[in-house]
Amino acid sequence: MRRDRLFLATTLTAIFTADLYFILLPKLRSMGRGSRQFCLCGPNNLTLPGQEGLATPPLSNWTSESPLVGAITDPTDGGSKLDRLFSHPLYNIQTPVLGPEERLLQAEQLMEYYRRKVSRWERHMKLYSEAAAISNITVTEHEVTFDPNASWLKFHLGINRYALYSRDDPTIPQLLKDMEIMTVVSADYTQDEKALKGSCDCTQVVKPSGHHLKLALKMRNFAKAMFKPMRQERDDETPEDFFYFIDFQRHNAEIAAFHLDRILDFRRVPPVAGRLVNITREVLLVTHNEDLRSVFFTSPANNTCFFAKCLYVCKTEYAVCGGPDLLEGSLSAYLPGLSIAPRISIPNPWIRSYTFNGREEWEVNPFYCDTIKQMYPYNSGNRLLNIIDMSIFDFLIGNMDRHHYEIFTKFGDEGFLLHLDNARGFGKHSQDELSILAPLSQCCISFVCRSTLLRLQLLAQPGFRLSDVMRESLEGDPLQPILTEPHLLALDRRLQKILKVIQRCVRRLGENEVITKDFVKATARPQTATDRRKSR
Ligand SMILES: Nc1ncnc2c1ncn2[C@@H]1O[C@H](COP(=O)(O)OP(=O)(O)OP(=O)(O)O)[C@@H](O)[C@H]1O
Ligand SMILES: [Mn+2]
Repeated sequence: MRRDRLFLATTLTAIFTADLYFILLPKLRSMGRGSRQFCLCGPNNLTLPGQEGLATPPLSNWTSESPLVGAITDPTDGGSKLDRLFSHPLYNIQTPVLGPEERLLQAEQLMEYYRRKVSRWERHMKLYSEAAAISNITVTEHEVTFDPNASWLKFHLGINRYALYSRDDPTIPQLLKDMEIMTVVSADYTQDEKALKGSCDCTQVVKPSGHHLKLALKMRNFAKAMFKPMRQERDDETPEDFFYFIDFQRHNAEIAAFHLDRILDFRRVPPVAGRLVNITREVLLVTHNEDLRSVFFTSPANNTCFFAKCLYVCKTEYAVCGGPDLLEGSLSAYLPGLSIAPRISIPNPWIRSYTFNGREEWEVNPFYCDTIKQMYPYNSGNRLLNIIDMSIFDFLIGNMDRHHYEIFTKFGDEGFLLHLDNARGFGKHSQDELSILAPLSQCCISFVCRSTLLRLQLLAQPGFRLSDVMRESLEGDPLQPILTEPHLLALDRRLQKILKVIQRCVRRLGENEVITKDFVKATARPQTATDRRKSR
């Protein structure tokens, strides 16, 4: 009997201590710090188009299907769910009119840069053709064109301090279409990869990297795209014994990540389109790089193949092969060059250990977020909110490889984070890696953007179901189907898990502690898809 009591007392003490350490203490700490700094999830003074109660919806009593975000939820109402989603008031929040300083580039500056590129290319081609003729090298020469209305130029001009593009910018669908068909005039290794091998113009590199097969393709009108070839079938799952850092890069993950980022309304992933690339005609025969030419070979089955000449996986058994020349790949539109739009690469505070046994501090310290919150640049502004948005995005795609993030230096600490390199997403549909959500779950005493939360809730409703709008969006890609059904359905399941984490935070600490308000007033009726089509 005595022993029973002793056991009960010990158990209760253990529970109380855990509660004190993990729940009460963090709460007291946050209260002790007094008034929380007011952070914005993006632009100040965002305006939500009018719909009664939308600007300040009640956050209590919310479930996966709560009518929090308006009553436009009829799932039987046929038609395009994606159109309906993009017509929803939450997707029509107006950003303030942009001043010149809020744009990444000015038109004259970009045109001048473009003109210089074209004349440098023409000089280079003249010298190269002479040299190639002497050495008996066959290169296909294509005429290049100077097109001041090219979609890639418009994309670059549209980049501003809030996002890479605006919601209904017709340039983006046009750029996607162009990337599918534009003539490739040259192919080369990317600059980060050249930097790793010690041969580059290092002013053009944010960070030496790249242990994977990827190439920079230049198009006839000087658009540039990063090509990542297909390495894996759609229904292959990453084997259980693979560490995330030796996992393949998946071209379809790059494509799907762009679509998801747009659906979440972050707009921090550059446009990505799928394309069947003829690796003989569009890579081997147009490259001017001897090194790249030397990694091509013909397989016993008579297919054209090439392999990565890199630090680790350099053997021919890791090659990719066309059938016999055609190979699927993702084309990610290049951002403006670093000489006109410098970026910096910053280690993710929730970086993982890239060793077999290593543990990072965030994995062992439940108060890690408290430390981060006091550190520059996470101690003010919207940086931490952006990190939390990024963790939500990465959890949905299952990406554990977010070691760094990049920002444009021009926008300083208030700039948005670029979500580049999503190729390690969508590896396992059957596993939800909750540790990716650590920034959200560990910082929940702090913030999640109200606009992010409302969009997530909207996408959990049947009328806008995330898997349905993703399926529809991805149908527009020439390599469709991009994701298998289990991967699409995993998005819905993961969304529920994110909402549960936020809900737990709200229950524990109250809405005001958890959710940052980032829009304030309502305006006129939201534009519908039909209105938008008319105004084009
Ligand atoms: N669309 C783009 N436009 C311009 N630069 C890009 C683009 N996508 C990627 N980059 C640059 O190329 C670098 C390498 O790209 P990415 O991370 O996709 O390749 P990686 O081989 O996975 O590299 P790592 O090994 O560092 O993860 C990025 O860090 C970024 O600076
Ligand atoms: Mn990578």
